[in-house]
Amino acid sequence: MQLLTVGLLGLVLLVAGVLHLLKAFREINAPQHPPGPTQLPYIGRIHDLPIEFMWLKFKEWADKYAGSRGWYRTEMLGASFIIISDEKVAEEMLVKRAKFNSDRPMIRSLFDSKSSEGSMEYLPLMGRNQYWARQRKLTHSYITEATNARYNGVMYFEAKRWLARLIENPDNFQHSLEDMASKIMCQLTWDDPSLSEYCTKSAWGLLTQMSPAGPITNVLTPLWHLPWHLNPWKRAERKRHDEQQAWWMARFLGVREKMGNGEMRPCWTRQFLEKTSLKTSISGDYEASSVIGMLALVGIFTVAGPLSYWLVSMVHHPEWQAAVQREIDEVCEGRLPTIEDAPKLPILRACIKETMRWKPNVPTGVAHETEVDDVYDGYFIPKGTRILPLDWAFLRNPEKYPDPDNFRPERWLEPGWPTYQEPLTQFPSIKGMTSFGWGQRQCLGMSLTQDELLVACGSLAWCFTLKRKRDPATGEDLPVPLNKSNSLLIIKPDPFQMAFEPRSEKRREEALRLWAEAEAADTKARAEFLEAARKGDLPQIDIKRPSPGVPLSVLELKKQDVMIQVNRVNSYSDL
Ligand code: HEM
Repeated sequence: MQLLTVGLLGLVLLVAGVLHLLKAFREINAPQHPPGPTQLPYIGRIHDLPIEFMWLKFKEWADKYAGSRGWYRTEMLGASFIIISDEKVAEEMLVKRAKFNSDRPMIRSLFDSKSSEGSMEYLPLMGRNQYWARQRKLTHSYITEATNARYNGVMYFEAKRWLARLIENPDNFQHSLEDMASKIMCQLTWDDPSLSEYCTKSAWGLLTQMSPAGPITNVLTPLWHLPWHLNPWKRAERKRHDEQQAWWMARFLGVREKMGNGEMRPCWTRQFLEKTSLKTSISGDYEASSVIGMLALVGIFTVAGPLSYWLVSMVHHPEWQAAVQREIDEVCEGRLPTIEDAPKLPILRACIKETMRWKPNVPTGVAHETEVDDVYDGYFIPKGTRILPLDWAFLRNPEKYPDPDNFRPERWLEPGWPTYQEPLTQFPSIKGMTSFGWGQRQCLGMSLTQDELLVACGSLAWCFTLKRKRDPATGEDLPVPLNKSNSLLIIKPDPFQMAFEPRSEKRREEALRLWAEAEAADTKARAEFLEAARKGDLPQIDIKRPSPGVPLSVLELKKQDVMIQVNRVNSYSDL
């Protein structure tokens, strides 16, 4: 009898469960929802969305469900997504409606990624709040000023170092490539290229932590809430975060100390302490060290992507490599190309732009989040929906980019292609590409990227012919894979081997000589500056309003999940 009761009860529960799931299934797939793949209750489509190369699946769904509408909807563990596959829709949703579609989704495996609790750390990930507004303003003005000052020659200096390193140790090219990008950012930020190794490591640490392909807690988000002692993900993030913040702060305080002795050459941190701190609403040392540190970090893995894919493009397309070399030889008459040469180098610019189109390094795009309920295209879009502008789909649109899967720089150079634009002294330009995002959140590093790629790719073409490497054992060329990469938010090719063949013995010697001269001049300039500072020959640096007291100790915050720091930071405005 008892057994029968239990059995009946079980059956009732089972039927109720099935009915509940059926109801939930009908609701989540009701016709009033925007079109998209069929959703399962609670999990949405998480089960068949691969973490690896996620953008390919999003594009496959776009081809199936978006149609001429140019967008579709999907869900993941209760979070609603709109995936945009047509540029026009991105323009309408993210530019015209930027006022309420420019927030960011929370990233589960970071503490307070949106800075809603005042952590003030990662500008690109912040919600559309006061910290984002003031940090965006500061970042924009620093990058613009540096661009106008041609980065004080830092890019030329680092490009020369890179050529010499490639001659001396070509097999280490993936490391030296990223290190070049990092040294440029470390010089601009702290006038110290020796910081590049750590800065790069710390950049990848953050990128991994924020990517869906990073810690499992970014996908299976409930795991993040396990208690501290059972939670390796939270403990690891606490360590990573604290180390990074402490390092940024140490750099910031180091610059201030040197400024106190008159021994600090110009850089963004000095600029902040000397000038900006007077007029900005940045709250104090903690926020300043973070916005400046983040700026250094974001310029590394971003630029390294197209630069790595440049190698792939050139190895696979020797005819275009030869065209770039011819153009540089004619225009620069034997010297290294400079940013001033850009108007006369359309083939170089076309190959750079085509590399970025062919192998976009942020293929899923960066998500925005809606701040209000809205109706778009006749469909209700609830507040909190994540909008993903799928760059992979934009750049593979066959109407705009015929033969989209192939590397065709002529699409930017020859009339008759939909993307051709005159004058060729100005176009093609990578500025404004869909890869840099949309509206109020559009990338702030477009000109820096454009200039750095021109200098670095141009210098490579001046010095080397890029080729496949011959395997000494078999005598066969080693493959340079086209489609192997990591799957982080910002991607780069998996390690591969290739050869950097100096274009002539004379070029090789010249590249080494140019680096030796540049290095000697830099060492001398630094020594003379220090000497003058010690003798008191330089004008006293005015640290206008240093923030007093002990800087915020990240160690104090060790075990807190959310760091409410804004009140703890010594504020400039308190002085
Ligand atoms: C190939 C190079 C780069 C690509 C493809 C790229 C792409 C992007 C994308 C897709 C976004 C988000 C846009 C959106 O949400 O709509 C972004 C934001 C941002 N980028 Fe870049 N970026 C690159 C280089 C750089 C560089 C060199 C810097 C600075 C040194 C930089 C600084 C920023 C900043 C500060 C933001 C945040 C803007 C905000 O949230 O308001 N980027 N970038």
